[in-house]
Amino acid sequence: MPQVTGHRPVTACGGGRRVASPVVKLLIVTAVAAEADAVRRGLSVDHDVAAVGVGPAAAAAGTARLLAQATTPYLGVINAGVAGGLAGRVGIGDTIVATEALSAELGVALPDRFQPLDELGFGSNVVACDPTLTEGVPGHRGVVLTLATITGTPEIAATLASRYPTALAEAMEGFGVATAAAQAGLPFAEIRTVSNAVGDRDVAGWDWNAGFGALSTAVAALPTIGSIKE
Ligand SMILES: O=C(O)c1cccc(C(=O)CC[C@H]2O[C@@H](n3cnc4c(=O)[nH]cnc43)[C@H](O)[C@@H]2O)c1
Repeated sequence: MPQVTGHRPVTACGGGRRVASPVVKLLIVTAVAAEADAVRRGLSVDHDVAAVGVGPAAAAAGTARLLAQATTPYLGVINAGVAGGLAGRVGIGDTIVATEALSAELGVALPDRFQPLDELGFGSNVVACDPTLTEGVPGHRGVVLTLATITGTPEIAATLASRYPTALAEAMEGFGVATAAAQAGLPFAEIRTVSNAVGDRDVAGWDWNAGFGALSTAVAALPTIGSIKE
């Protein structure tokens, strides 16, 4: 698994001469502005934080655009935001540090089962997370599912829970951000905090404050750049 260095010297143009500048930032990508604000409230280090839109397509395109436009290379990319938690595995306000971002929709819906892209021989529906980016962040460790379609019934929630026994939550961007990071050769991590139970359609009852508060607390515990080891 790739690991990131503390201060990697790169050359940059400055006043007509080439100077070495340290690479000191992570790119933290969220879906919506309220998540980006929660991340900024918690951060004590100057990382770049940007909201790129809801869903895996916006997440992948937005992250790829930000990486392509960056004037200084990033050490890694983190997708942060709120999520639906799988009942009985995590609770409202809990923090999840993903071990993998897994697309639960990329594959074939067979009559008797879902066949993931991994089995088809032309790509993967899973990106592994780099634990060095989130070392010391307290929370559950497990798979976070990415879906373009929010789960809207307890039956679908139960199907997902049974299909993915190590999954803890679902959200809509992780696999997209992870794919952009992987294609740029950068390590990736995903941090999610639980605002609702997967399948709960009482959206008025979702606990945004618990989710956003936990998000601020979680990113406050991100390792300092100097301590992200080779
Ligand atoms: O379902 C709705 O009607 C609805 C209304 C307002 C906001 C939402 C969101 O899902 C917020 C978008 C954001 O939050 C993540 N998220 C949070 N809970 C879930 C979930 O149960 N399933 C999937 N995604 C969730 C997601 O990453 C979105 O970017 C919905």
